[in-house]
Amino acid sequence: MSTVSQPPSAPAGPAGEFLHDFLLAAARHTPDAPAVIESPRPGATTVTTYAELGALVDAYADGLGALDIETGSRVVLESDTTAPAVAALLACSRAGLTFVPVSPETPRQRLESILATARPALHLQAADGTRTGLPPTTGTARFGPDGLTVDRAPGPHRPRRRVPCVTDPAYIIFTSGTTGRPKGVVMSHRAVTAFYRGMLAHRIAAPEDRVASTSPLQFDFSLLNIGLALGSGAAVVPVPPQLVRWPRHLLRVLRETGATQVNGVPSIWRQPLRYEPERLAALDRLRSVLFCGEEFPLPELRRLQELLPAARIINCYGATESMAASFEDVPRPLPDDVERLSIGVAHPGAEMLLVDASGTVVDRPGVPGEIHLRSPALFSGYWDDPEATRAALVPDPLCPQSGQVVLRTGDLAVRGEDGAFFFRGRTDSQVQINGNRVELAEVERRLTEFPGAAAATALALPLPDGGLELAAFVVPGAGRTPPDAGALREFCAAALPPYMVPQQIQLLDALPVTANGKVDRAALADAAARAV
Ligand SMILES: Nc1ncnc2c1ncn2[C@@H]1O[C@H](COS(=O)(=O)NC(=O)C[C@H](N)c2ccccc2)[C@@H](O)[C@H]1O
Repeated sequence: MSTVSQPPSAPAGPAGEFLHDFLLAAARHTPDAPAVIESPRPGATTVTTYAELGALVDAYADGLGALDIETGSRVVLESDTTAPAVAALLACSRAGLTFVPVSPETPRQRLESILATARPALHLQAADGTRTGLPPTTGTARFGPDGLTVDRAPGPHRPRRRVPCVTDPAYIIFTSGTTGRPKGVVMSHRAVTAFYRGMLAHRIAAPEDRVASTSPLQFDFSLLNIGLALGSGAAVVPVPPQLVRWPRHLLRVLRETGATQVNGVPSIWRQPLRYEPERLAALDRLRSVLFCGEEFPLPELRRLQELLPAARIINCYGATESMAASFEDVPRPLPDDVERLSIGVAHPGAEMLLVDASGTVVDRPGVPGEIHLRSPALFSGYWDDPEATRAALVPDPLCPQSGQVVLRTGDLAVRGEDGAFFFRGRTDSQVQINGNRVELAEVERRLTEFPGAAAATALALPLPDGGLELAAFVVPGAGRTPPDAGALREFCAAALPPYMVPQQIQLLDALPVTANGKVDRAALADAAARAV
């Protein structure tokens, strides 16, 4: 939203602070409206109404209730985003259980690490799920069209609590923590529904919308999309990851389901923009695109605007530790001289502020600082990791006496003249090359300004002598002669100081992405190390 048209200050949305109450409120008013629309195969579009979703929630909640699992226990929910999976997470919420979403594609070792950390009472997968060999300490069950099927009941336990509270964890998202042990982001019912209220105040979706969700269930972007759709009385259109990766499949699903909004990380657009521009431009029901997770390379964003001239494009910024923080319309057309996109201001009910390296709050325009988020939607902490929690939830810099904590995001930004924030990368994306500070995004931006370059990633690679060397990977744009590495180096040298010119530049057909769809920098670093 542009800061000019600031939405109403009061967050909106249905009553109820428990996740299931909030998301099923629409069911009471529009039981026959579509809640989930799926199209797994050509011509096989299925609609699940709010009433049918509610009936599935009832059946699954009854099944969970019969297992008599203690309130607050964890349930690993291994599934793609489907109507039954949405019903399963809502049933966990109603049964007072904390769901832990993981993708069916999760490698066994990572699943075992999550199981060992979260120690769930139950592993729940779809009726056709293929996961086997779960540890005997974990109960196992499947959810299908008629309810739950229990393969192995959870072990006996002495119930110590029975009353669910809105401060209880609704879910735990395990992020792809860079260190070995995955970090579990714990989100309470109160935090999630407070975020949903702030988001819905922006009126991004209306009841007639069909919100396509292209992220895996384990990525909280999918939970944002489910909340946006169901909280607006609209329908969510889940696109399975195996279809997202193929442009023709992705565009077919969007066309056949009549998607009016497509939400995803920037990388989902790379191949459609390059190989299927006509099919993309033919999606005449598409009226909005929402992206998050990382910066959208500007040449690709411009191309998307050209192909979808009627679509509103929303830059959604934030971290899993608060689900998200802000929603800002991308200017149309994108001015030629723009270097960084605005992330606007925090959603209603929350506030972002900047703190400089000395810990002083920055409030002058143009002065960079680290974004700190004050919000009712903050996470409760990292699962079983009080030290990491203390580093992320810090005393409110403006009033430490109050006991209120704010989220230290690790992101840099500057405030514009109109009060909107402009993202300036992560604090750890500032690297030192031969003693000089380099903002990797600045190198990436220069590379994408080269005619024919669509996207670029720059990395600082460790050298045997302990120093760092700049490497870059460039993806060519549609229908252009692919840029030449030598010409790209000269192009960088013409505008950047020598220490910011990548020593090695590789042209790639595509950038590798993580399970959540972000550019996989670790994979690129490995590729670069092998190339040396
Ligand atoms: N719009 C952005 N521009 C630029 N850098 C960004 C942006 N959105 C995140 N990021 C980056 O990604 C980090 C958060 O990473 S994360 O914890 O894995 N979470 C996410 O990426 C998704 C996030 N939970 C979310 C979900 C749904 C909607 C919005 C945001 C942020 O701290 C930023 O560095």
